Amino acid sequence: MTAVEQDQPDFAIRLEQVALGYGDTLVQQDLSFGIRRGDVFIIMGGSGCGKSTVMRTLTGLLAPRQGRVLLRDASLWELPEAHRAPLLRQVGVMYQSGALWSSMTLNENVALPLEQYTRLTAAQIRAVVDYKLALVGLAGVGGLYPGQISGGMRKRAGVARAMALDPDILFFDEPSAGLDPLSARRLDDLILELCASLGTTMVVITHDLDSIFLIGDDAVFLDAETHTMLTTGNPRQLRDHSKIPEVRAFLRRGES
Ligand SMILES: Nc1ncnc2c1ncn2[C@@H]1O[C@H](COP(=O)(O)OP(=O)(O)OP(=O)(O)O)[C@@H](O)[C@H]1O
Repeated sequence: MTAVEQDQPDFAIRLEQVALGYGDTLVQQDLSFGIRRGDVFIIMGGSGCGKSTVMRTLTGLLAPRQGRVLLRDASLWELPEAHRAPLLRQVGVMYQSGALWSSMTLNENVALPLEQYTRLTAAQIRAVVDYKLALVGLAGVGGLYPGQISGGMRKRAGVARAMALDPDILFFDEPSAGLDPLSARRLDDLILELCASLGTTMVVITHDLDSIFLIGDDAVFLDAETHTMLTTGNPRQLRDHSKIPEVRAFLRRGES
């Protein structure tokens, strides 16, 4: 390997000149950044700037208007559907609510993607489900229904389900929304543990500054006014050194 190659960061996802929107509404444009493999990467910015919209495009739900999204060096939206679907199985998503089926036990919820997308036997699926629930600190409670457990436990179960197929990349949409501070902190710790132990790349949408500074290795800041990214970088360094007023105000809770 040459010195030049060694210097290239190892990106799990790259965006090249991406523009996004709905109908006549432009949400974001000129998005060019990379998410390094094994990082916890934060998508941040004020309400309505387009964080969830970016996540939709990176997880295969919304085609960009322009530009390329490279996932494992494959151009996600230029692939035929038959090739895009298997690539997207490398991507797990944990939605705000945990998105669990209320009529199914936690075991059944985590088993669902394994039944759908693998050829594992029932016994093998049971073993994987037990392992995933243990990973998120829910060993022994797989027989309960989502309605029987706390909000924090539901989110953990959502993480277990998102991880069922061993994704390379895991997305979290506002993971701490609706949680008390202690449960939110436990979820942050879980994200860090899973990232460190499994090497999974974590992409997290959040407004929560404590969480951003605790878990974020790298970040992009999206702006609603200009409809583009203002900067990228480590959130603590951006807080302390960014020269961009909007970024400083956001990361310093309005103080300049
Ligand atoms: N399905 C949709 N159709 C049309 N416009 C939409 C749709 N979803 C979102 N928008 C608009 O796109 C813009 C960006 O929304 P998005 O939810 O991506 O922002 P966000 O940064 O995630 O917001 P928040 O922090 O409030 O959750 C907003 O103006 C929103 O009203």
